[in-house]
Amino acid sequence: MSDNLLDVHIRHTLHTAHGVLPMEVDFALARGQIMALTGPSGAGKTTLLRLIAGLIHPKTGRISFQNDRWLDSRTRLHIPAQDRHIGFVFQDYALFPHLTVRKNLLFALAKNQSPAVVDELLEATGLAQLADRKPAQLSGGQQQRVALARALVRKPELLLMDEPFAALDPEMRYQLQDLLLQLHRQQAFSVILVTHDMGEIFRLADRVAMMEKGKLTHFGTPSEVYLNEQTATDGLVIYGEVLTCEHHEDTLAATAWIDGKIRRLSLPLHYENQLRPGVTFTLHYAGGNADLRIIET
Ligand SMILES: Nc1ncnc2c1ncn2[C@@H]1O[C@H](COP(=O)(O)OP(=O)(O)OP(=O)(O)O)[C@@H](O)[C@H]1O
Repeated sequence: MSDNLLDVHIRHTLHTAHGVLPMEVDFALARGQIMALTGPSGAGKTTLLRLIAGLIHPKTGRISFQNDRWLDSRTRLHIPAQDRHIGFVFQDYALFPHLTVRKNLLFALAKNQSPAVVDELLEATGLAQLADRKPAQLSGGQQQRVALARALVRKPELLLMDEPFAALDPEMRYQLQDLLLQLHRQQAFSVILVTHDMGEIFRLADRVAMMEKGKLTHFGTPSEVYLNEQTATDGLVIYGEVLTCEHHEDTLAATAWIDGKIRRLSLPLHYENQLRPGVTFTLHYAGGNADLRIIET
C-alpha cells in the first residue's frame, strides 16, 4: 500500500472577478498528516477543497485516495462526493438548527452504522451535557465542537476543514485546535485545513501548501516554508507571539511571530515553562542576557 493517502493532480479554470485564471495543483498527502492550505483571498483554496470532495468537477485531473481512484478524467471516472470517505467542517458550522446536538450527529450516521459512535463522540468532544440542546442555545465554540463531532461520525480518513476556527475568539480557537489534535491522535485521520492563522499553522500542521492565483507556490513543513531568515536580535526590544519552542542542546530554540515575520530565537533554558505556544511577550536580548516578560497567554 502506498504511504500517500491522497494524491492530487488537478487542472481547472477559476472564474474570477478579473477574468479566467488557470488552476494547476499537484500534491500528495501522507497518511495521518495535517496539511494547512493557505494563501490570499481568491487563490482557490475553497475551490480545491470542493474539487477534492467531488462537489465540483475539474476540467482534467486525477485524484487517488489510498488504493482507490476517485477521479480520472481520462476514463471519465468521477466517484460522487457521498462515496468518498471524507468529513467536512466549515467556518459557519452548518448545523441543522431545528435538531438537537445528538440528532445532528445521528443524522450523519451511515445506513446500518451503530449509533454507539454518537455517544463516544459526544463524550470525546465534551458535549455529552449539551446533547439535548439546539444549536442556537450553544456558543460558537460549542457549535464548532458539534460540527467537528458530526464530521467524524462516519470515521472518515480525511477531514476537510475550511477556516473552521476563524470565527472564534483566540482562547476558544486554542481549545478547538487542542481538541482537533487530541482527536487526530486517537483516530489518525488526515486533515486539509484552510487557514490564515500563522499560530494555527505552526501548532497543527505537518505540511503547509501555499496557494496563489490557482497554483501552489510553496509546499513543505512550516519551517521550510516560512523560516528562511535568521534574525540577530542582540540589543533589541522585541514584541512577539511564541509559535513553537523546543530544547536545542543547552538552549531553547523558539520560533515566534514578530513584526509580521517568523523569527527564530535562541534563549536560556530557564524560560522553558513560560515560552508556551500562544504566549505573547516582550524580550530584551543583549549579550546573551535575555530579559523576558510575558504579556498574556
Ligand atoms: N466552481 C468554481 N469554478 C470556477 N471558479 C470558481 C468556482 N467557485 C469559485 N470560483 C472562483 O474562483 C476564485 C477562487 O475562489 P475560492 O473561494 O476558491 O478562493 P479562496 O482562496 O478560498 O478565497 P477566500 O480565502 O476568500 O475564501 C474566485 O474568484 C471565485 O469566484
